[in-house]
Amino acid sequence: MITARELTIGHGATVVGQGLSLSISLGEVICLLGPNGCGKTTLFRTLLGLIPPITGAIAIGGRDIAALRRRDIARAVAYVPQAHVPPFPYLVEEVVLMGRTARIGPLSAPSAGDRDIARAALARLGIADLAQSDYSRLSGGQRQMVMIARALAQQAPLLIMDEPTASLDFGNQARVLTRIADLARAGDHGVILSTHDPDQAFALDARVILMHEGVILADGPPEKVLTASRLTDVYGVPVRVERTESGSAVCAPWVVDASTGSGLQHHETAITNKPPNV
Ligand SMILES: Nc1ncnc2c1ncn2[C@@H]1O[C@H](COP(=O)(O)OP(=O)(O)OP(=O)(O)O)[C@@H](O)[C@H]1O
Repeated sequence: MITARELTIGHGATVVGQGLSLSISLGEVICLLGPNGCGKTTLFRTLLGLIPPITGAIAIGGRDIAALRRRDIARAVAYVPQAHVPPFPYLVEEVVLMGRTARIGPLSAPSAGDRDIARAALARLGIADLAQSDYSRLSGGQRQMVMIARALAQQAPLLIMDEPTASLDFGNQARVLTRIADLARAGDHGVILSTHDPDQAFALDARVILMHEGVILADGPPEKVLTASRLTDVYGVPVRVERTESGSAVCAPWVVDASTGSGLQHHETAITNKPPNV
C-alpha cells in the first residue's frame, strides 16, 4: 500500500534519518518505537507528504508520492494526531465531518452521504452516541477515539497515528488499542502508530519498527525486535523482558538507586536481585 525506499529524511538540509526502508500493508499494525528525537514524527510527516524526503522514494499504491496531489495523498493516508482540546466548541459529528475535506470540494457543504459516513465511522468505534456531544467536553480517551473516527471518515486505507495513547489512563489506553487492533483485523486498514511503550507492541502482537538515532535498527515481530539487550542499548537504561504466568511479555526498566546501585523496580526483591551488568 505504501512503500518507502532508502529514505533520507530531515528538515531543510538537516538530516534526521537515513537509509529508511519500510512498507505497510492492509491488515497490519506497526508500532514505531524509539527514543525521543530519533525521528519518528519526521518520518510520519514525510510519509504523509508534508515534508519531502531529502533522498529516496515513497510510493502509494504504486505511484510516486511526488507526483500525487495533496488530495490524492489524503485519500490514501490519514493522520491521527494526539487529541487536544480545541479553542472552539464543536459537536463530535462536526469534528468527524472534517475528515471528509479531501473528498468534498473546498467550498462545498457536506452532503447527507458525508454525514452518513461520519456517523458510520463513529458507530464503528462504538461511540455513535457521542455524535451530538460537545467535543471539548469529552474525556481524553473519547477525544482520541473521535480523532480516529475522523480519520476513518477520510476513507484512507492507511492510518498514521502519533502516540494515540499518550496521556490516556490505563483503561482508555486499552480501549483505544483494542479498537486499533479491530480496525487492522478487519483488513481494510493498515496502521502505523508511534508509542513509547514497548508492552503495547506485545499486546497488539504488532510488527515493530525500532528506530534509533535516525536509522531503523530492527523491523519484525516484537519477540524478535524487543529484546532486553536491544532495549537496553537503545534507551540507555537496563531493561528486562519477562513473561508473566499468562504468557504476556512485559518490558521493565531497572530503576536504580544511585546511592546503593540497588534496583528499586520490585521493592523487596530488588534488594536481592541486582540489575544485570550492562
Ligand atoms: N520543524 C523542525 N525543524 C527543524 N528540526 C526539527 C523540526 N522538527 C523536529 N526537528 C528535529 O528533528 C529531530 C527528530 O525529531 P522528531 O520530532 O522527528 O523525533 P521523535 O522521534 O518524533 O521524538 P519524540 O519521541 O520526542 O516525539 C530532533 O532533533 C528535532 O529537534
